Amino acid sequence: MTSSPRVLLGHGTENDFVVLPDPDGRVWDGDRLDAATVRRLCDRRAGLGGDGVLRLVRSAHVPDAPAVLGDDLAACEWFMDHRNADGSYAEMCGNGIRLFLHALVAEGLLDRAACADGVLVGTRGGPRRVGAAADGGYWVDMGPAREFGRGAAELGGRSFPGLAVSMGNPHLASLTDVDVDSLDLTRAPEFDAGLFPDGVNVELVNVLAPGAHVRLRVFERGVGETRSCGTGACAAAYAALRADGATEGTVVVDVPGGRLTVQVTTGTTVLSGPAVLVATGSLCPEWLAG
Ligand SMILES: N[C@@H](CCC[C@H](N)C(=O)O)C(=O)O
Repeated sequence: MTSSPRVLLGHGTENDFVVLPDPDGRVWDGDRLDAATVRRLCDRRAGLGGDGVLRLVRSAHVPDAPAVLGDDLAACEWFMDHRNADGSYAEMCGNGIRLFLHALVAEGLLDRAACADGVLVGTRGGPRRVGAAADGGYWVDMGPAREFGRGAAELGGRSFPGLAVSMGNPHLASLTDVDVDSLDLTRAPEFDAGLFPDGVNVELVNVLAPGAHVRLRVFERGVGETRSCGTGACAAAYAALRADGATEGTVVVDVPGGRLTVQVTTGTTVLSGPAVLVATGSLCPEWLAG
């Protein structure tokens, strides 16, 4: 391991990440990026601060890539090794994967012009196609939203019923008339562990225009309240369309950190939005050793 590993900071609609370039898996191999190190990196006072960590690594150097990618392993040169701020793994991250591609381009590991039609990136939820958009942002084909029941989140003594939706990772998307800005999300919502045995990301959603425009706040599994969630935006868009009696459509999703667009079709879901790099540098060996 180099003594001062390279690091970038960036965000997608203010869902922010510590990005660790490690193309050949030599910087953060073995258990160097263990849960405790992820927590230290994401600490907003004693570390760099972030909702999670993204390691830029080739799939060939990720021990669990063959199991999660199967026959698609060879087609996915790159793997988004994502961690939540608490050190846990998540299957998928919609804001993170746009930043992942942006960082690969910024690091000179991919040519942006060659990404217009998208490149296949490995994730623990399977392969996802991510591309550079003409407006300077990025799009990602997230795969179909998969509904798996109805549940409710309990928050501040109130019940928020909603749709259980998988975007690779689990979501409860609750459309509500309660102004989401009035909610206290400093504490985790309670949920039905039978429906969500691996935990859940909870989206509280106000519909601004039926089937076309929503705004949301989100409490993420493994993180807490975040300023945005790409997979959560997809789950919310799907729930909003279903409530409008539709299975297809384009929904603008306003999050505290900006705006995302979600296009839902019967076969898939395409998420579009920005990715921003804020800083590049290196980790101090003394801090890492501490
Ligand atoms: N912020 C992400 C989702 C990150 C993973 C999530 N916390 C989970 O544990 O499923 C996004 O943009 O999708």
